[in-house]
Amino acid sequence: MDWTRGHTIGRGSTAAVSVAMSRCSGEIFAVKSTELSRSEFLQKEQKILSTLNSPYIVGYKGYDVTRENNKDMFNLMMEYMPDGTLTNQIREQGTRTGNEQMIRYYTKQIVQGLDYLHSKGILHRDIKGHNILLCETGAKIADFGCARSIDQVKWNGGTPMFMAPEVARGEEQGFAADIWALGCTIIEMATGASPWTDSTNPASLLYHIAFSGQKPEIPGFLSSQARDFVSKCLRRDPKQRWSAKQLFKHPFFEESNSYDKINEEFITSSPTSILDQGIWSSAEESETVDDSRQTISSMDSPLQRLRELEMQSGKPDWLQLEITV
Ligand SMILES: Nc1ncnc2c1ncn2[C@@H]1O[C@H](COP(=O)(O)OP(=O)(O)OP(=O)(O)O)[C@@H](O)[C@H]1O
Repeated sequence: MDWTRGHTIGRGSTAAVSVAMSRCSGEIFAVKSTELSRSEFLQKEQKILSTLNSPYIVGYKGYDVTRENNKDMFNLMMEYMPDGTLTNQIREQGTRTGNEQMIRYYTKQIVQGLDYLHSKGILHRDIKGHNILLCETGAKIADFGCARSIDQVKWNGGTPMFMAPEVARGEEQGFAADIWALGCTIIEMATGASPWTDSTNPASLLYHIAFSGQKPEIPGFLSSQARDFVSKCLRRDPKQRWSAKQLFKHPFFEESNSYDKINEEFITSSPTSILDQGIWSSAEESETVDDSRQTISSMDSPLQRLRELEMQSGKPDWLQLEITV
């Protein structure tokens, strides 16, 4: 596809994401790019995303390699999601007791996305508000940088704050770990805060998740059905946790959920047209990618690996830190 790069709309630890436009059709899409020589993670993401097709997963549009500013760039093209991340949406809207309708609406879509992924044997391994993107039809799961096929998971990965107890202990990482992370994400939606609020550093947080026997606190202001739903996600024993398929039938979703009502009330930040924003003027800007994500490919547990990371680079940004192999 012949396309033009627009301005940067997001930066992760491994790649920069820009808006882009097809020169032939004028179609707008998002492109996640990094230098070809450092594109191992992005290529893994591309391979997984290319096998997926669901209204609840960010759409795959192809990949290519371009030469920009004397560098070969690997580009993953995706559906453009104009309304940003769920985390940003929560921050913009603020939290309030009345937001359960929004929680139900987005949660239902994330559950459908997870059910689809799991039915294809794929673990996302990094479900959190930051990796749920929004558009006019609601929420879609994005960022497959940590995702793996169930038969290829050699070791555990993810973000400590959203990590299931069995993952923190370095045991199996199955579909149930995504469900735990979903429970944490619902708490994030309800409170606007992290699911674990009293931990001060990642190693003690992981230790706490792994061995304390505790769970994140489920907000008391949620309805009993919502609290029951979250409790089914946050069972410490992964075998007792409900699957995405079971959760989809939970009474929490029984109440009808009008998209128009939700959209009017909660999605207010969408630009009228991204072409109005003058984005194409910056198309020639060079994008420097924050490539500070550090990965350790040893067979250590997440806790051991975290200690290695801390020793190598001082304290990482542990709220967002991903541990990947
Ligand atoms: N398809 C998209 N449409 C619109 N914005 C996007 C899209 N994909 C990513 N973004 C933006 O770019 C940001 C970074 O993307 P992404 O999380 O996929 O990168 P990453 O390098 O894997 O980041 P992380 O370090 O969080 O894993 C997102 O938080 C979001 O703001």
